[in-house]
Amino acid sequence: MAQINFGGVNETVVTREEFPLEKARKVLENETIAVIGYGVQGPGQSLNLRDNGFNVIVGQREGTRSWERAVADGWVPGQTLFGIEEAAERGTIIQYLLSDAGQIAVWPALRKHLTAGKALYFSHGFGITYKERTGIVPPADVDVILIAPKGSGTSLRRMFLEGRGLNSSFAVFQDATGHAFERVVALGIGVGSGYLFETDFKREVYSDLTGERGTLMGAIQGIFAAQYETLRAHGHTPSEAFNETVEELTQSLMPLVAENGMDWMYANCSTTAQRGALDWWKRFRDAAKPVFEQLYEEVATGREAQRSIDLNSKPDYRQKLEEELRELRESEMWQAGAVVRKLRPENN
Ligand SMILES: NC(=O)c1ccc[n+]([C@@H]2O[C@H](COP(=O)([O-])OP(=O)(O)OC[C@H]3O[C@@H](n4cnc5c(N)ncnc54)[C@H](O)[C@@H]3O)[C@@H](O)[C@H]2O)c1
Ligand SMILES: CC(C)(O)[C@@H](O)C(=O)O
Ligand SMILES: [Mg+2]
Ligand SMILES: [Mg+2]
Repeated sequence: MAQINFGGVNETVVTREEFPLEKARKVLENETIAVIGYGVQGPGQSLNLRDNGFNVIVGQREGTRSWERAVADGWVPGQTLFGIEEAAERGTIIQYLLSDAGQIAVWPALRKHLTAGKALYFSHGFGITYKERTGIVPPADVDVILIAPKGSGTSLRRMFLEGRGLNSSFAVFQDATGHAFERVVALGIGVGSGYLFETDFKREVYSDLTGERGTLMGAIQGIFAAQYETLRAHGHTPSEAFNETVEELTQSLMPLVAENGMDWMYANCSTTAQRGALDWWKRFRDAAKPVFEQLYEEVATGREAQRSIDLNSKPDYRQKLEEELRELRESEMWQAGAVVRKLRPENN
């Protein structure tokens, strides 16, 4: 394992160079990997593992849309596609990729199939960290491991097909067999990760819940809406407000940040823009900081997890989520966005 210095702090990272795909295949040559759940991560991870030459089966509820999708992706009922319990019985490594709320509901059925020496794999520290709320307590004689891709399962698959890799974090919660480390790293490489950053279950879930509620998804929409509404209230047109809030960011400026950092993006804008951005960013930071402190507190106390468990366990949770997504999609800002996207030159 490499020790890599991140801005002055040394961290452990496993690289493809020290753990190539061939080695991963060797480590897992006698294993059957059962991917349970075919939502977002399930397809990404199972298809990458299959294309990388591992022995993979999928477990999913029959008669669901996800089952049909699995069939369309080439999983064969009775050969590589089974009901959840049958797949769990056949698997030696069980990748538990149901939704976090779904994992709680299915746990009593799944647990029966966790016999000695198997590995239970998560892509989130949620079930284990909040065990008082989830009831997920694995038996002592199985390995409990985590690979959490740092992005959507859709990106994991797309980047794999483009010959790139999406980095993941990895953790071992329980090493019953003495092989948990090599198993988890082999799986991380197998699902298409480029580099594997060491973490533990608690740190993974606290940072992940904060990030997705914060700058990755929640805060970004909040700050977009605040700026868009301000521009509209002062008479700017929808296209102008959308272009100055979202389109320029995703199309022009974020790719520059991704490539070489914030200062480099700034340096490629006018000195007028740089002056303003350097003057204003700390005010935005100071305004947002108390909200981030509140958010972290909600995550650390488990209240945020409980909210997600309660709401996502309701029978009509899908329908409610769809309604909220529709509201977002039908807002003026995102309606303007749909038109602006069509007018990208490459779309004509
Ligand atoms: N979505 C992502 O890209 C992403 C990224 C990193 C980590 N994760 C983690 O990976 C895991 C899987 O997430 P996901 O977003 O792929 O899940 P998801 O919400 O797409 O659900 C996956 C599957 O769970 C099934 N399911 C839900 N409730 C069920 C129940 N009661 N009984 C049986 N099946 C049920 C659904 O049919 C679906 O096929 C979670 O722990 C999540 O936090 C997800
Ligand atoms: C893709 C994300 C936001 O990183 C993941 O954490 C999730 O929960 O879907
Ligand atoms: Mg998450
Ligand atoms: Mg995440």
